[in-house]
Amino acid sequence: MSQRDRLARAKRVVVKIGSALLTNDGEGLDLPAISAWVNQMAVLRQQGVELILVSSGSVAEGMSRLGLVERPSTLHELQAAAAVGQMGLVQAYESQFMRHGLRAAQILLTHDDLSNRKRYLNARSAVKALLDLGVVPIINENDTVVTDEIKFGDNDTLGALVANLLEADALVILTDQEGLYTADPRSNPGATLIEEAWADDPELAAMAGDGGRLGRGGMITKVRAAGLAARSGATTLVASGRQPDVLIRATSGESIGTLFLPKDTPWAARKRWLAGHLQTRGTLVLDDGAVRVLRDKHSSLLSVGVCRVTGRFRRGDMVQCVSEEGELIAKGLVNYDHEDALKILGQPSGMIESLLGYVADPELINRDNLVLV
Ligand SMILES: Nc1ncnc2c1ncn2[C@@H]1O[C@H](COP(=O)(O)OP(=O)(O)O)[C@@H](O)[C@H]1O
Ligand SMILES: N[C@@H](CCC(=O)OP(=O)(O)O)C(=O)O
Repeated sequence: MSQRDRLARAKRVVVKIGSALLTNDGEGLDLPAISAWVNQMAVLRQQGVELILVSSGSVAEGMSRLGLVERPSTLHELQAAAAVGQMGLVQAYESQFMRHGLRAAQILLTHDDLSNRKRYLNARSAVKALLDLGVVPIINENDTVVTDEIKFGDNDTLGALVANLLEADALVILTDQEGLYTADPRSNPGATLIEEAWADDPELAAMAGDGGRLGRGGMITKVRAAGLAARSGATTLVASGRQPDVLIRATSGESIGTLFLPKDTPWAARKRWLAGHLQTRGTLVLDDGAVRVLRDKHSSLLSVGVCRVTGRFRRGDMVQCVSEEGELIAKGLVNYDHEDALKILGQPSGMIESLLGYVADPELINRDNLVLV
């Protein structure tokens, strides 16, 4: 099997589009280009591929709208430009997706949203809900509230973390070069394109340089993003967004751009990640029926199957699940904190709303967040 088939088989794909491409070299958004990428994404949606778009361009579009020639140097000016530009960015995407009868949603994230476990679960559930509704989430960094310490800084990293968040099969990074070259082709005309590499190959970083006038990260952040995405089993493609039908061709298995290969599948990587959460904050005691469905059917854990709760934990913490005899069955990220878990234990999911006044999730632990031991 060709490694390119990984993209052809991908069911959930994060597409990242960088500033260098989107903004027509500083002359505002390249609307015909946006229209062409959205056409391709609409074809992929029709083929049943779930798509998440990570798009840069707010600062560059804000600069154009405000008549700024130089990228602002102070944080608050950058934030102002991003706030102005984000309007144009999402309007452009929304109107293009609407031509295909597709809905889009705007999500602005900070580093904190993905490193805090409660917010991580919230972000994950919200994006998954959008995907279930057939909506295309359009994600950018929440530039208005970030400080230097909590900045992703470049959207390549954000794209990789979103691929981690959702265990995407693939991350496709579209940029203004054909892929990763042996050296920056802007200053090394003899550089050659790397077609395929292991995402964790330490030699790649030495080839990759920084970015152009509008983008921030350059190729080095794309190489790092590929390494990060591989941790949750995603394959990364870096390719030129100027190639006609690049998304369709790449997901048909055509050899285009640079492919960065992971060593794990998304499923195996997630289970390993979960298993690595050594510290558990509490214990759920399961009845025999719940033990059986977890083991035999790999089902989610519902509150109805839990007979006791011990420990103090918050939503998103790792807890252990044991049988009534005290045998360790599984570990997982719990959807309710211990006070609420106590109120709903032994109760069917349909009762959660009347008992708590809200429903965070219908399960106590979702099967994706559960690892059998
Ligand atoms: N080894 C390399 N191969 C390809 N491009 C490179 C390399 N090193 C540095 N670059 C530069 O990275 C730039 C793309 O990064 P960037 O400007 O941040 O774009 P984007 O906004 O799409 O993220 C290219 O224009 C290219 O000049
Ligand atoms: N979030 C900001 C900056 C992100 C950015 O420029 O990233 P990139 O184009 O990937 O190097 C924006 O949308 O302009």
